[in-house]
Amino acid sequence: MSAVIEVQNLRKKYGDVVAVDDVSLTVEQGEIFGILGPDGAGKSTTVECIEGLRKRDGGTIRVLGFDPYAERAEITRRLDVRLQDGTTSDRLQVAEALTLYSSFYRDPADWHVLVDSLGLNSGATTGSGELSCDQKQRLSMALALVGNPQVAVLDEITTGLDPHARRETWDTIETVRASGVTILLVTHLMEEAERLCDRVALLNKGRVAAVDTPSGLIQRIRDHHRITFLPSLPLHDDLLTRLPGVTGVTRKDERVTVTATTDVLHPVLSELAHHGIVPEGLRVERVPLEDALLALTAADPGES
Ligand SMILES: Nc1ncnc2c1ncn2[C@@H]1O[C@H](COP(=O)(O)OP(=O)(O)OP(=O)(O)O)[C@@H](O)[C@H]1O
Repeated sequence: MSAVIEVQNLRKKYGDVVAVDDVSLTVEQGEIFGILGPDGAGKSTTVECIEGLRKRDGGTIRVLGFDPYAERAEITRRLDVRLQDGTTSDRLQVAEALTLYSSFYRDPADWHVLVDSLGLNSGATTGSGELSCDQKQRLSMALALVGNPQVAVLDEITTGLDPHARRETWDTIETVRASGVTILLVTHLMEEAERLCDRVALLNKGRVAAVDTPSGLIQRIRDHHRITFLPSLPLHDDLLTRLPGVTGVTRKDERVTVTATTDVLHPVLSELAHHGIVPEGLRVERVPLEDALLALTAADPGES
């Protein structure tokens, strides 16, 4: 794999506000790379600098070997054109909008094929303003892809979609990646990051708190093993807290949750059996990505 996006020590200020303090990350060819983080972490500023839309104050950025700000023309030909709400006249029909966008490029994709693969056929003669929310997202995607980009930057693309339309958009994003496009995805949705991203960068206060696969981030949490059950008999916590690896036993509505640094399923089950306790409704749970991110952002940026 080769690096498509390389960011080194990126810094960007707005007046006195340091939006991005020191961000370094590398996105490899063909990856779906997520950028996650709390509000104001610097996600949008980072991707806008990567797209060449904002001038950075420090650091270096290379996208496909080009400086996105200084060599904007080179980047525009290789990066998708992002469609913000209202950029296309609502009166343009889908087919008209795609024909117009195709004319911006020397070597555009065949938009008829895009319309087919994105399931926009039924709406080709519909005015953009009359499309449903998910059809608008499909059009947005088609307009972004008509220039045959090598890299697509998707910033909160599924925000505001209902769950069904969101899942369809995820399928589309996977189809786009399968065609060889490298994708940089900014999202607030943990489910989206887990479903789509090969790796994610967790930003916090303008810095990178961690870069890893979604499951790698979860494994960074010390207590990432969890078992829950309803004990058939009263249970003393110390039966379980004394087992190696167990870090805590909590209860909610009689249901017991055991947290541990390692897989403690077998020792917990044998301890319960030894005391004649049946663990009803036993579940082995994964720590949600959201909990992992909260724990990682609670640590000082750069320390995790
Ligand atoms: N145009 C601007 N002028 C002044 N400050 C800005 C501007 N854009 C962003 N900021 C500030 O820079 C910081 C980072 O903002 P940015 O939008 O990059 O973060 P974000 O992680 O994308 O946040 P969100 O998830 O809320 O969109 C925030 O403190 C924000 O208030």
